[in-house]
Amino acid sequence: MSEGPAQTGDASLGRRGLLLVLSSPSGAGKTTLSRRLLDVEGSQLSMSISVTTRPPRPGEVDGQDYWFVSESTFTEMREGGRLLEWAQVFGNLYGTPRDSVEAMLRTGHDVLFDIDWQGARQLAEKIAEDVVRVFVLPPTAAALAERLERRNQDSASVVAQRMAQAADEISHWDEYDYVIVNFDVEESLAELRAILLAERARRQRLKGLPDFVAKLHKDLGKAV
Ligand SMILES: Nc1nc2c(ncn2[C@@H]2O[C@H](COP(=O)(O)OP(=O)(O)O)[C@@H](O)[C@H]2O)c(=O)[nH]1
Ligand SMILES: Nc1ncnc2c1ncn2[C@@H]1O[C@H](COP(=O)(O)OP(=O)(O)O)[C@@H](O)[C@H]1O
Repeated sequence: MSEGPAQTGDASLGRRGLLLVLSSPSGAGKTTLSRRLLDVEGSQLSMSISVTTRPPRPGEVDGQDYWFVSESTFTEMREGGRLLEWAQVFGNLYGTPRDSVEAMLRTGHDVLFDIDWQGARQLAEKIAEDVVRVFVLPPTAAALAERLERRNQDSASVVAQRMAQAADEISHWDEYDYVIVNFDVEESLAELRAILLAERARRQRLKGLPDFVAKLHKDLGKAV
């Protein structure tokens, strides 16, 4: 767990939780980076687990990677207002359950999202000031193809479909606050951590700051 002074300070200043959104073309590395970031951030950062109608890949666990649901369950959730955002990607439906995210934010936790540009846009429209959007780019087209193939969890036709969609996803890069070119996982992770650290220190997120400064003023007055 990261226990730097900024976080200790945050706690006493009553910081609001932020929504850290990672998007990228499929295969650029956002799942890898999300897992690493969650590992190093510990309880400060929680993952939003999406619901999806996509079938699980080998090794994927229900409730951990996604909540794997039927189309009728998804529609029921969407129509019942239980999704904060949703989108159709590669012919499957994906959505963010509202309750779990709101509960995490209420308790001051930051929440990490691995969602596409459509979802990022919806979140930014709804909760503008607490959303931080990061777009992950592959270093080259060849590297993207190689990563998709090496992951080896999708059929050749699914890999081809994802490559074909990459240009479309990438065309939304300028709707994001930050862009990371994922040459190297360790370097990209360091960049992500720096973004998170800086965003946590933003003045408008620190609810208790006016009281803190007022007290400081008062105490300074006494000291002279
Ligand atoms: N809008 C939205 N997109 C999602 C959600 N969950 C996953 N996605 C996106 O759906 C796309 C496909 O995800 P997935 O099938 O796991 O393949 P991946 O590209 O290897 O991550 C990725 O761009 C994800 O970021 C969600 O809840 N909402
Ligand atoms: N910087 C990197 N250099 C080399 N391989 C990487 C890098 N980042 C991720 N990968 C590999 O690329 C593949 C796709 O990564 P993944 O995180 O599943 O992408 P996404 O979630 O964006 O679809 C995985 O096999 C992963 O280990």
